[in-house]
Amino acid sequence: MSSELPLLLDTINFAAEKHRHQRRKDPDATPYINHPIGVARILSHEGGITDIEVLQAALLHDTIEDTDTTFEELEAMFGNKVARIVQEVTDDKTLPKQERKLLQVKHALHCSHQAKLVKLADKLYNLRDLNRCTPVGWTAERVQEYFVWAAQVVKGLHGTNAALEEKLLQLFKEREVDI
Ligand SMILES: Nc1nc2c(ncn2[C@@H]2O[C@H](COP(=O)(O)OP(=O)(O)O)[C@@H](OP(=O)(O)OP(=O)(O)O)[C@H]2O)c(=O)[nH]1
Repeated sequence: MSSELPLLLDTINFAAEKHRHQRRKDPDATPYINHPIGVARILSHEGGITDIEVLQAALLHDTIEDTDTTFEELEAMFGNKVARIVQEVTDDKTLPKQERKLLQVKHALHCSHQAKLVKLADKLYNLRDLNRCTPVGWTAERVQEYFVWAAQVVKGLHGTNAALEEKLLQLFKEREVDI
């Protein structure tokens, strides 16, 4: 067995424990952990990514933002590189939503290649999820606004991974969203 497999299982286990009380916003209230696992799977199966640090960061990408996990905790458990990628894709939830969304568009241009990969897969997962079903309480307009905003973020990630970008472009085309 590759030495990377136990590490990947440790990472999944850590993320699952951290997100154990959280659910997605879909009508079925899907366990939240399905999202980070799905993002890592997109990177591996659709993006062709084998970089273990990127796959680990994908599994952990919402732990600092949405749970009590700290950067120092991730660094101690999984090392500085993984913790830094997670930090790069972490929104500051204390900021007003509009500002937070604008910062994502700005930061997309300047983050590391590894963080850009996680961002692309995160957006691809969330947009597919919106096509699958509408989160509870969301209007059709809010869904469309998310597509428009996501296109601005994805524009800043251009040149990161052709396969993932092509799939995102197709989703924007279907919604008639310019990018
Ligand atoms: N499509 C979809 N999204 C869901 C669902 N449940 C939770 N989410 C999360 O909701 C966020 C998008 O909702 P918004 O209202 O725009 O943002 P907010 O929750 O952060 O305020 C995304 O998180 P985020 O960390 O803010 O990601 P992103 O906006 O940075 O991509 C997404 O992962 C679901 O069932 N479907």
